[in-house]
Amino acid sequence: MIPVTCALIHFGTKVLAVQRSETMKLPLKWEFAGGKIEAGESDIDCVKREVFEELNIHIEVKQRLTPVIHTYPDFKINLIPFVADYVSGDLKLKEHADYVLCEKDELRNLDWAEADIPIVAEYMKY
Ligand SMILES: Nc1nc2c([nH]c(=O)n2[C@H]2C[C@H](O)[C@@H](COP(=O)(O)OP(=O)(O)OP(=O)(O)O)O2)c(=O)[nH]1
Repeated sequence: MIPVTCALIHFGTKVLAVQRSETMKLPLKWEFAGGKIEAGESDIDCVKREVFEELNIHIEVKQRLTPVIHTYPDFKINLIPFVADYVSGDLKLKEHADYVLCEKDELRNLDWAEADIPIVAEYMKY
């Protein structure tokens, strides 16, 4: 099982979702920025590092939501979500096809990676 972190990043009242590119696994699906935990790395250090690598921004992690274990046809992940605040930096997409800043009730309209669906549901009640 692959441990993966992701961040629900607040920009004021909005939250950031990013779209995977055509060449990534799960092409064009929407997700929260993040990625695989490296050996010896904490989950919080991982999410901050991945967000900076993918988006060129710094975040402050506020809260951990409920992890989701999801089995895709060819791999299985433990997806660990964090709510975070944007702190600094100009947002630049380094790997993703697109991004959107959504109000909470707009999140349900995106075509999410399957593992994210329970996270979106929990966040709607947050
Ligand atoms: N970062 C992130 N990954 C997610 C989310 N939901 C979800 O199913 N995933 C999956 C997609 C990837 O297979 C894996 C995350 O690893 P990654 O971001 O390093 O994946 P990648 O495709 O860039 O790299 P790779 O598997 O090709 O090595 O978890 C999410 O919300 N955020």
